[in-house]
Amino acid sequence: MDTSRISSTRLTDKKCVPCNLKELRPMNEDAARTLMPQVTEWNLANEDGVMKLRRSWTVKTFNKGLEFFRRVAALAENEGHHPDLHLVGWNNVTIEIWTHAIGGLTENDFILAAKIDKLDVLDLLRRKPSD
Ligand SMILES: C[C@H](O)[C@H](O)[C@H]1CNC2=NC(N)=NC(=O)C2=N1
Repeated sequence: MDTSRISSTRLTDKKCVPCNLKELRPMNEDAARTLMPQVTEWNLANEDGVMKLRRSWTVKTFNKGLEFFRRVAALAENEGHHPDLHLVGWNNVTIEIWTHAIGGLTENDFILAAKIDKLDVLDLLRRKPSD
């Protein structure tokens, strides 16, 4: 059987595509909402018409926040897709993801968010995300 055309729809099984592809278009809010169930810890934000994914964590120390970023950076480099990283008030890590090249959300952003969720960062957190 030729399985080459069968691709999983799970975000974590996908890989980000380069953002400079001509055919890349920002998804509308309906399309974004259909993917949100796969990244339930993330919020959909709309800043001046630009949709973004946003999630926050509370880390134990400032240094653990930096370590958090190092782990995310390794993933982002591997995907060729990069989040905005904020370390606010020493122990709040906030990550925003959108596709800068086109000023909106693409599947890349959801893939990156889903893969960030899979990182083992529990040792860095002051409390578990759901607390
Ligand atoms: C060619 C390459 O995909 C682009 O330069 C990438 C790099 N990482 C990126 N990351 C994000 N979030 N948005 C971009 O537009 C972007 N561009």
